[in-house]
Amino acid sequence: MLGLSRLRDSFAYTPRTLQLVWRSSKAASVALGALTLAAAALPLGVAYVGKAITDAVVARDERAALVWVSVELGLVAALALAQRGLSLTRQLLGARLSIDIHGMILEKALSLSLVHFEDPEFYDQLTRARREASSRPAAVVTESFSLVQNLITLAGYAALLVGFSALAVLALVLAAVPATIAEARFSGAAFRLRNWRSPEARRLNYLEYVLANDGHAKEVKLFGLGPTFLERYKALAASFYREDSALAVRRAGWSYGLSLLGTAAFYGCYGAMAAGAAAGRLSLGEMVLYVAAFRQGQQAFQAVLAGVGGMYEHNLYMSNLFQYLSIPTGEPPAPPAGRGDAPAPLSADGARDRGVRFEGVGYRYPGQSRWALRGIDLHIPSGQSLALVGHNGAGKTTFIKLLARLYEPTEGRILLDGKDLRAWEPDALRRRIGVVFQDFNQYQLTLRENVGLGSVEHLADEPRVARAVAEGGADEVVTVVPGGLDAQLGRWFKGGVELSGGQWQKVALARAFMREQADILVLDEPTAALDAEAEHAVFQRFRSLSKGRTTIVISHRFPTVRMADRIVVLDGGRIVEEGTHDELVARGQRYARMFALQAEGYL
Ligand SMILES: Nc1ncnc2c1ncn2[C@@H]1O[C@H](COP(=O)(O)OP(=O)(O)OP(=O)(O)O)[C@@H](O)[C@H]1O
Repeated sequence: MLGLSRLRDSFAYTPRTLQLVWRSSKAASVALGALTLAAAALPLGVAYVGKAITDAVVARDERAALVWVSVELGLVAALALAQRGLSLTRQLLGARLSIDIHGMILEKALSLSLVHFEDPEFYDQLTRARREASSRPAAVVTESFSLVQNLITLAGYAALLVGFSALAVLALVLAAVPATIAEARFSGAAFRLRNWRSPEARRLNYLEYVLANDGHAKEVKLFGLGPTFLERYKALAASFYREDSALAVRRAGWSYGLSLLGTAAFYGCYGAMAAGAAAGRLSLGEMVLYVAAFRQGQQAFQAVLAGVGGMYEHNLYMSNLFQYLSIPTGEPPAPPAGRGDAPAPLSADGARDRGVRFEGVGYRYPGQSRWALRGIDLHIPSGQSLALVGHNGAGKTTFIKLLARLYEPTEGRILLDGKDLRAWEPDALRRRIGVVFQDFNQYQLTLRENVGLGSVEHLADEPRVARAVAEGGADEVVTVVPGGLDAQLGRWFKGGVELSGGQWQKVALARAFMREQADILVLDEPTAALDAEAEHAVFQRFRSLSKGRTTIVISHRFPTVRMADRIVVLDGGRIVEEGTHDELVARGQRYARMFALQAEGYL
């Protein structure tokens, strides 16, 4: 049974959706309302005029017949205009809404933290929201307005039909109910099917991406992965097809079977009307009117019930969008007092506590039982250069991500200039820290933009871009690339120039140097593609340019590491040693062993 709760669910998100629509375009919303009313009322007029024409013909009143025919012509023309207008308004409103909602989805994505992006469930939610929600709001609008339109038309036909028999109205209503219930059930099933398999749908997208994307093409070809991935893609797509087609076939079968009920009801009433007219109980015009009223009333009623079913389906999809939009952003709470760039408070010893301080910091990735970092107590005084070393997976990148506030510590706290990172105003904090990660971005933009994006507000500041290029060691790239700073980089767009790995790294370093006001610079192995000599040169320049700034460098190369004022060795998420290169070598423990191995050429 299409119970009341199902009916209520069908409209649960309608008010919010209509609000979205209203905000998108008030003029189009009003036009839609007005045209809907016109499109609802005009068919009733046409049906009534049909009766008047028949009666005029039967009465052999030639003039009246011609007048009524021209009235009908006017009404039909007006109806066509209203319907065209409706479809145009829907189309324009749909396009507008799609842009606005995509914008909202992306804005929301920007406000979420890195943890969300690393969470597969979030991805499913994002995929679901993006997949259909941008077209659904337009459908909700269309559907709700058509519902109103059909209800008005239906009420009009029912009022006409009561003149013949109240039983006919009842037959009209009852015959359409089973088909509608079936329809609503099938749309619910289709929705659940899609939601349930959204992780699989993401896998399908992923396989498609790997097979048809420039970044993967090399390995896919060399390892001969194409047929394997294609096979998996086809198998997954085939299983989707099987599920979808089974549902579609069942849906079609039930719809046809149940629609026969409506046909039977119509012919039953048609028979009664024809008999009535033959026996002289109805005029010919009345018979024409009632038959039209029943047939079109039946269509309007089916449309109303299908509309309710449709609304149910759209609302299920809209719930995806609203759920996604209501994910808590994970942005920091407002600073408790003062602004984030306020001077540092006095520390216990009375000096201003300049620099970075980790106090009992631990971090566990969501859903993981193992701590990626634990018990980190460390003070990095302002202006110090620090190197982080440790085996793969020791927790070095996690340390940097915590410092950059990409994650919140699971326990403990991190202070910058004596103030908890959570109390810093995000923009002020961002201005203080410049980071180049090992997997930095290669923007498919111009070389100038690739550098300038390091400080977006200075994108057009030529001298600053030139300084950053020189400091990052990217001047060589500017000279060799045709078009220099204006060259389009990457292969995605026409005329793009692809850089070598090392050249991209120089561009990424230059980008970091755009942050002239940042006093904490972090390099997380961004030089892995450079040869040892080039890396050494980069770090020497980096050090001399970073005088007075706090620098944190992650590297597996000891000539680079030993340049730092202080070295911290991480192992299994804990600090196991710290000191200068000479101190650590003299201690003869883990660092010394790693150093000796590399010196012998084993590491
Ligand atoms: N997004 C993540 N989700 C879950 N676990 C993660 C995530 N990123 C890293 N880890 C885990 O946290 C631990 C520390 O990783 P981290 O990337 O900090 O190591 P690292 O020292 O930088 O390693 P490498 O030298 O290989 O870059 C590892 O065990 C890793 O498996």
